[in-house]
Parts: sequence; C-alpha cells; structure tokens
Amino acid sequence: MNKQISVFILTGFLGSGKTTILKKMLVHEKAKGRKPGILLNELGSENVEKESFADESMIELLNGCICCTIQDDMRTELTTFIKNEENIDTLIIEGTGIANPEEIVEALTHPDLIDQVDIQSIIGLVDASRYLEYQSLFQSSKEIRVMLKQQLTASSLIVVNKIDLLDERKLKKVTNKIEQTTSGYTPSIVYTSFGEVETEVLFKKRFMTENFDLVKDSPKQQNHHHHHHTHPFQAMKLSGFGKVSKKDFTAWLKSQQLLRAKGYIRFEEDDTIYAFQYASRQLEIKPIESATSCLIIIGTDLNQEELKKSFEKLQAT
Ligand SMILES: Nc1nc2c(ncn2[C@@H]2O[C@H](COP(=O)(O)OP(=O)(O)OP(=O)(O)O)[C@@H](O)[C@H]2O)c(=O)[nH]1
Repeated sequence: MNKQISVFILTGFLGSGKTTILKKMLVHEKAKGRKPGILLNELGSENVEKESFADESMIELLNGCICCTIQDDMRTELTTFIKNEENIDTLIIEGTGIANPEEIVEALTHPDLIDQVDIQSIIGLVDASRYLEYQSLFQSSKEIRVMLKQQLTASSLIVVNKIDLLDERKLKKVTNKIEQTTSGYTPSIVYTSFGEVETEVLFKKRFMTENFDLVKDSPKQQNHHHHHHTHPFQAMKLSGFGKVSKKDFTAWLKSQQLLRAKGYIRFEEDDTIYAFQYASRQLEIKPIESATSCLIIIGTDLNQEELKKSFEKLQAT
C-alpha cells in the first residue's frame, strides 16, 4: 500500500480557536521534520486568513460548506492534492465554523480515498467564554445548538479554549453542559487558552479505521485486529469479497446499527459492478464501469467482528 497521509480534522464554532490551534500544529509538524498540508474551507468567496498561510501547501474550498454540496469537490481536490504533493505527511483540515465533521469524515472515507488517508483525530474546539450563551434557549437558535451537538459528539478530543475569559464557577457550568451534551460518547476533554494543548494530547491517534480483507484474513489470522476503545465514532472497510444477493444485502444493511455505508459491489442477480450509497436506511445503487468490491461502514460503537462475520455469511449463502 502507498504511504497514507495522517489527517486531523479541526471543528468548532466561529471564533472558537481553530486557526489558532492549526498554526500551532503546523509549527509542531515542521519541527518534527514532517511536511504538513492544510485544507481550509470558507463559507464566503474569499479566505481572509490566506496570507498567514502563504508558504504552506494548501487546498482552499470556498463558497460553501463541506456538506453534500461541495463534498465531491473536496474529494476531487484532495485526490489531486495527494497525487501532486507526494511528500505531504500530515493534512490538517479546518472546516467552517458551521461544518458538521461527520461530513468531512464522509468525504475522506470515499472508497477511492480511504486507503490514502489515515484519519487520526477529530479535534473539537469550544469557545468556553460563549458556550453557555450558545446553549441558551433564549440567546441562541435551535440550529446553533444542534450544530454544536453534532460537532462535539463527533469529536474524538474536545479542547475547551478561551478559559482565560471566564471564572471557575462559570467554567464548571460549561463542563457540566458539555458532559450533558456528549453523554454516551465519552470524548477526552482538555482545558486551555490560546490553543496551548500538549502536543502528545493533540496529536494522539483517536479515530480508528479498521481494514478487513476477507480473502487474506483467514479465520486463523483474525486475532491480528486490535480492539480500540478510544472513541465510539469509527469507520471500517471490508474488501476481498465476491457477489452477494441484492435482496440479502439490503436486508443485512437494514438489520445493522450503522450510520452510513458505501462502496462498490457486485450482485448475484447480474454481472454489473455498482457504486452504492446507504444512508437514512435507503440503499441507492448506480452501475459503474470498473471498480474493486469494497464496503465501508461508518458508525458509533460498531461491533466490527460481528459485522464482518455476518457479512461473510451473506456471501456464503
Ligand atoms: N482571549 C482569548 N482569545 C483567543 C483564544 N484563542 C483564540 N483567541 C482569539 O480569538 C480569535 C478567533 O480565533 P481563531 O483561532 O481565528 O478562531 P476560529 O475558530 O479559526 O474562527 P473562525 O475562522 O471564525 O471559524 C482570534 O482573535 C484569536 O487570537 C483564547 O484562548 N483566549
């Protein structure tokens, strides 16, 4: 397999400190002798911070959020970037303040891209000085609260930033609120100002993507897969499988606890290879010219061994 680029995703509401932390990460990577690249996404037609990154290897995605509308753009841009900038070791993605990080994971786990990147962590920034206001029924909107929840529950590390701007009593309230929002997700939380987080904490690998090759992973070798319990939001890829029945596959997808599945597949019913998308419990298929079968699953607390076993059974029947 070719070299994989380590990817960090920075998320957090407007002004929470994403750019501040991004700059620190760039300094750290360079000091370690690694070459970082950055992907900046802006809602507007111009990136006002561009000047600060004039010397960096950079992709800019303007005029929209990395959501469904420009996800394809992001994937194409990334694929070209990876091809042209062979010496990049680390890629740091800063979403817009209103991006849902799951959409970024979605683009990175596209079957054509997943093997080239290694998602390390989703770092969620919180502006401690304004968090209570954003959570208040009176001072903010439902959209803001929903978005903050999406950002925090998808994060593998939460950085509570700007603690210089509030007292201990208020910080305690912020902590309680975050714990309430993320209950059941258990991401790690650190407290800081100006994004001063120890690099071991910041750069720790917290997002897991497991690869299962059904041809190579004979039953005897299965114990090679480690079980990581760092964060429940994760991805897995299955490859090396043959045709399956379309009916069984659809039923199987619906019987599993998944957020999302996608990939390339051949059905017993005909000889075509299809690109498929499974979201909101709906399966969509589209014939394509050529591809190697693979199945990518994204979810929380996936029982990967069980999923793999039950999918293997599907093939045998
Ligand atoms: N007082 C204080 N200011 C901070 C802290 N961290 C960042 N700032 C300032 O807050 C402002 C916004 O920080 P950025 O890092 O640009 O935030 P961002 O999340 O990238 O903002 P957007 O680009 O709007 O999404 C800047 O002026 C920073 O210098 C902090 O811990 N305390």
